[in-house]
Amino acid sequence: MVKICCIGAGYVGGPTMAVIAVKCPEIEVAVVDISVSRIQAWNSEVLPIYEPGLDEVVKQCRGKNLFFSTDVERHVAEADIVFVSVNTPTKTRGLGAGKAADLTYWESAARMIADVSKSDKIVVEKSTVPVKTAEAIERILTHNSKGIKYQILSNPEFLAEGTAILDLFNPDRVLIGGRETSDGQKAVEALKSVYAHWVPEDKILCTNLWSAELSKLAANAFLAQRISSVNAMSALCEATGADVAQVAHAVGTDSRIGPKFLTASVGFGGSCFQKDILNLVYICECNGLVEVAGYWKQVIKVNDYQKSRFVNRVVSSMFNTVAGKKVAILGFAFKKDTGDTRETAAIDVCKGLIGDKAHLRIYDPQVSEEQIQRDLAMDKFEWDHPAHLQPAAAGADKQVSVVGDAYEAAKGAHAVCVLTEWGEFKGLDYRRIYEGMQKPAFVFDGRNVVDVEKLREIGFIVYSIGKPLDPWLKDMPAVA
Ligand SMILES: NC(=O)C1=CN([C@@H]2O[C@H](COP(=O)(O)OP(=O)(O)OC[C@H]3O[C@@H](n4cnc5c(N)ncnc54)[C@H](O)[C@@H]3O)[C@@H](O)[C@H]2O)C=CC1
Ligand SMILES: O=C(O)[C@H]1O[C@H](OP(=O)(O)OP(=O)(O)OC[C@H]2O[C@@H](n3ccc(=O)[nH]c3=O)[C@H](O)[C@@H]2O)[C@H](O)[C@@H](O)[C@@H]1O
Repeated sequence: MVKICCIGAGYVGGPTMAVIAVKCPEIEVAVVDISVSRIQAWNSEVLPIYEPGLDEVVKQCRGKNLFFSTDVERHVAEADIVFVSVNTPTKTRGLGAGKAADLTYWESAARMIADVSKSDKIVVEKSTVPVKTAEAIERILTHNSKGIKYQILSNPEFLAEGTAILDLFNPDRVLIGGRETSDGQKAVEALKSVYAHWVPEDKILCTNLWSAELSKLAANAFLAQRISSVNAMSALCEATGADVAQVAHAVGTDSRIGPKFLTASVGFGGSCFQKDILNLVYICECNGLVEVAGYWKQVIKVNDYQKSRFVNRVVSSMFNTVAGKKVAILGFAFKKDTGDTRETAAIDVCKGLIGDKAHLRIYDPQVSEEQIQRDLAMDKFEWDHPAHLQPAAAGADKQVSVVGDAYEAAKGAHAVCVLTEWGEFKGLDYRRIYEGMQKPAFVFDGRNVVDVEKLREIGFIVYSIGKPLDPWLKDMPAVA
């Protein structure tokens, strides 16, 4: 029986390995982690991450050919193929701070593999890493090899949260990069045969190692660049009376451009876009490509601009001060259908409003109060470390309360901000919300989910990203 071990039981390791286990019943899959609480949760009724369809997949194979364990060394030693899906945060100190990837966890995983291995292994980079990481890993493993042979493959993951199971069942492509030697190609074939259980051959792309590593960073940079492009247009739409949804539709019907990923928003979030682009910028700078680095850096700058533009809109619309005012925040996750808050635009928006002394009442259907308070207390990039290495939860911010539904959040509020596109926010009884609010009552929609005309009829002053401005807002430009 082929044995697979995955180091790192996170948003990628957990779902990816569960899908391999369910599609390949003859392969034994162990997912291991240094976080005891995470492994306990994977073995419990309440999984550590919320992802549609994940529970069913895990229940089908857990205890049969899928195991979650903290016995990292044993499972690594027994495996034929070791996936490494650990955190690759942005460095906060030293050389490359604020841009370069911190490979501490990757390196310690590689050293542990070298320490415990007693048989030849294929080591698969599943984490997103800087191009040429495979070479560094190869050196660590071969210098400590005790005669054991390792082949390093790059197999970046393209799943998106909220649709992870669908993406894994039916990927646009699976990418495998390996050494162009006969042993390297044998390893590529071995991994290909795992995916071939359910992925059509023509969707399994095989490249050299560096192309695979760089393609992952490039794909995320291209995706984020589309969002920053449409968000940059949203500012111009507000200034000119154009409607960003109409512009995006007209642009996206050009088959060369395509309709996806053109939804204007309060800014992209998530654990990877910013981190991976910063990493790309750093690699460009290290290679002396200053103009190329500047080009990609701009994607992040526009995203930061979009978030602060939103905060400025809220404050300037409400007589240039939100001090002591109650603001309801609907949605805290970085997108719908996930409880993940990593780099969510909501953090920067809430911090901006708190900075202007607002009192926030936050509701998100999937994010706990503890998580929200932690996020608002944490410094940039601190979140991307294993849970037990993160700073202890600070005391609750007195300007912030977290409540159990949208109506409670909006009760007595001066304004409502929609920051995540949860379906339930479309169907709320906005008349009821209006009646319970202070007047004038404002809605600031960072996701274009509300029916603007209907809300204006009710009496709200409505701001919607990239839409023709409410007369109230016209004389109050929100420039960062
Ligand atoms: N979250 C996403 O949607 C995607 C993430 N990625 C990449 O995948 C990698 C992992 O991301 P996530 O799963 O989101 O991170 P995560 O933080 O959810 O999971 C990483 C896990 O690795 C564990 N870990 C760290 N060092 C370890 C070690 N030495 N031994 C055992 N366990 C260790 C941590 O405790 C943690 O549970 C990152 O490089 C990320 O950029 C790639 C595609 C999608
Ligand atoms: O490397 C990763 O981590 C993953 O990053 C993204 O996936 P994810 O961050 O989970 O979610 P997305 O659907 O890409 O959304 C990212 C952010 O962009 C925002 N977004 C997305 C699309 C859009 O049109 N407009 C927009 O503002 C979302 O609301 C969200 O805040 C990529 O889509 C995945 O392919 C990749 O594997």
